[in-house]
Amino acid sequence: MAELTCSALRKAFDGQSALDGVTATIASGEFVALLGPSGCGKTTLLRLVAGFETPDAGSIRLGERILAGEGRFVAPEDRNIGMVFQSYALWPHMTVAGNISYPLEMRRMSAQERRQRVRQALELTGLERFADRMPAQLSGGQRQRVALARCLVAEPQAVLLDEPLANLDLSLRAAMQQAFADFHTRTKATMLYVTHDQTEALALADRVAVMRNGRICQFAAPEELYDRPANRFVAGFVGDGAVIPVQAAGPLTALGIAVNASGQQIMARATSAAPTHICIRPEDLAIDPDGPIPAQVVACTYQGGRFRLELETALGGMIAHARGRARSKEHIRLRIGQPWAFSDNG
Ligand SMILES: Nc1ncnc2c1ncn2[C@@H]1O[C@H](COP(=O)(O)OP(=O)(O)OP(=O)(O)O)[C@@H](O)[C@H]1O
Repeated sequence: MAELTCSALRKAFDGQSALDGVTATIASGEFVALLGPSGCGKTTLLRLVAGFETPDAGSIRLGERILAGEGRFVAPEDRNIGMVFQSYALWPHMTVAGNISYPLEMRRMSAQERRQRVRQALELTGLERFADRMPAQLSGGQRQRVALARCLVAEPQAVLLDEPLANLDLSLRAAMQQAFADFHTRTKATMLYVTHDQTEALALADRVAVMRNGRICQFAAPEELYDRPANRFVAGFVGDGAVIPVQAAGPLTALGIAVNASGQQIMARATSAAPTHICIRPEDLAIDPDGPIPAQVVACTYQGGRFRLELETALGGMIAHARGRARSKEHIRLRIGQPWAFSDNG
């Protein structure tokens, strides 16, 4: 496995920028998710790393090798990178074992070594029982595991996954997420995983790169994105974050900082002495009849074990969790815990 580095990558299509200077290093063995809204450049970045597109500027390295940029371009088949797509792209006329063995036959590997590698890949993906089945006799999740096994046998230095679970139903997605996590733990493959499903990104990845308009706007561990978003976009996009403008109302201390939001004084966690916004997560809100902030319920939905309340307040819209059901238009009161304050003048 090897470290993957993108430096100042740019790509435009018909004069429209799709990637606008992406710099990121993915450590050897790290599992990184690319997360962002439709059209933000996730697939373009993956295709540049795979070698299906050439960058307009910048470079890509895998370990010691330059794959693209600095006057070089390594063809996709010579990059030693595996790919798993949303559509499984299996050979329909070959058995599971045949599909997995095919890339090795192309490399003219001996039959004995091929058999051994195929057996290992079947074991890693829990497909031993299905070796002799045809793809049409498998479920979607099983087909995706065959695609993963086929990518694995070639022992790539890095694996790229483009929305691999998008075609699967909800319960299968959860099972496959676990299969990917197990696969990563066992192989320690360097993995770059594109998704627009944030639950999936936060659950699976060591770090998540949140993209917007062809740029990475925060690249951090899932818990850091959630607890300490760096800007308004990440605060609002990841989790149910309410983003509210504030002014500092005191000095930054070890306990945090007092901020003023539309006349309300709130104590916030911060590293900035001049925050411009706070991000209020549902966990930062308590429903309390003596709370200082009046709110009106806009919508209430059951989420298994709790209710999700969409609220309107003088500070703006917020999401809270409640034990009991609330009526639409009901008036309640809130107490805010310690939200995260950050500076974003963009
Ligand atoms: N081959 C192409 N020709 C022209 N424009 C393209 C091409 N590929 C991508 N684009 C444009 O580049 C931008 C980034 O697209 P990209 O597919 O990378 O986004 P994405 O984040 O993967 O979106 P999604 O989540 O919808 O798949 C979009 O505006 C898209 O229309």
